[in-house]
Amino acid sequence: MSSEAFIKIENVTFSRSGRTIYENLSLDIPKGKVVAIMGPSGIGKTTLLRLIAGQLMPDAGDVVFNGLSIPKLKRSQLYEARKKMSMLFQSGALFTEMSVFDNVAFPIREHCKLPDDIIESMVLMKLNSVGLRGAAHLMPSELSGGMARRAALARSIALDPELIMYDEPFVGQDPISMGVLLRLIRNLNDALGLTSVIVSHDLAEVMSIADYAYIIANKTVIGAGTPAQLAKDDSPLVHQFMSGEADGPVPFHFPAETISDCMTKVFKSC
Ligand SMILES: Nc1ncnc2c1ncn2[C@@H]1O[C@H](COP(=O)(O)OP(=O)(O)OP(=O)(O)O)[C@@H](O)[C@H]1O
Repeated sequence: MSSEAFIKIENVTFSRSGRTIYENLSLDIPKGKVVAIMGPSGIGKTTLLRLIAGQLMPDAGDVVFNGLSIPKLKRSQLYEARKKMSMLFQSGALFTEMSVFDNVAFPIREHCKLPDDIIESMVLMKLNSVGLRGAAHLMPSELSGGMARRAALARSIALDPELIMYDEPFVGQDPISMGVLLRLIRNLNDALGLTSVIVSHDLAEVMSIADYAYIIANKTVIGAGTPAQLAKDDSPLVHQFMSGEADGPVPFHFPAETISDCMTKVFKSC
C-alpha cells in the first residue's frame, strides 16, 4: 500500500481462553483512508479493534498506532493515545437520561475545561455535521434508530479524534438510514482528515465507501486490496467470502466427530 501507515499490526498472535484468535497477523491501515475489516462471524474482528485501542494486548507481535507501540505504552501514555481514537459500537449507547446536546457535550466537558458558549458552538457544529442540529434538545427515546446512530457519531467526533473505529455501524438500519450513515462516514473521514476502520458484515455497502479492505479468516489475513481488486480475486477463500457461499474452504460445520462415529457410540451405550 502506498500511503503512510497510521496503524501497523505486526505479526500479532493473540489467544483468549486457550483459543488462538490470531497467529502472526500483519496488516497496515493507511492514514486518511476508509478501511474495511471483514470476515466470518466470531473470527476476531472486534478483537482486532480492541487490540488497536489497547483494551487487549497481544501475546506476541506489535500494534503500532501513529508511531507508538501500544503494548509498550505506560498507562498515562495509553490514555493520551486513546484520546486520538474513537470507537463507535452498533448499540451507539447514548446516555438515555441526557438530551442529544448533553450526550455530545459529555466528552468535551469530561476532557476539556472550556466556557459554556464555546462548548455550545462545538456541540452544535458536530450535530450540524451529522444533520441533527435541530434535534439537539431531544432525548434519545425521541430519536429514530438512524438518528440515534448519527447522534452517537456526533459524540464520537466531539473530541476531534484522528482515528474512528466502527463496529457494525449499520446493524438494524433501513436502507435509507444506511445510505445516510455510509455517506456520513465517508464525508466525515474526508472533511475532518480522519482515518476510519469499519468492521461490518454488510459487504456491498461497506465496499461502496472503502478505499481498502482486509478479509480475515483462519487466524490471519486471507485477502486484501481495493474493493475492485478483491472482487476479481480468485483465491478460493476470498471468493467464498465475496460471493457469500455457505460452504467452501471455510466449512459450514463446526468441527465434530463423524455422524457414524457418533451413532456407534450411541448404540454401544444402549
Ligand atoms: N471476553 C471474552 N472471553 C473469551 N473469549 C472471547 C471474549 N470475547 C470474545 N471472545 C472470543 O473471541 C473470538 C473473537 O470474537 P470477536 O467478537 O472479536 O469476533 P468477531 O469477528 O467480531 O465476531 P462477530 O462478527 O460475530 O461480531 C470469538 O470466538 C469469541 O468467542
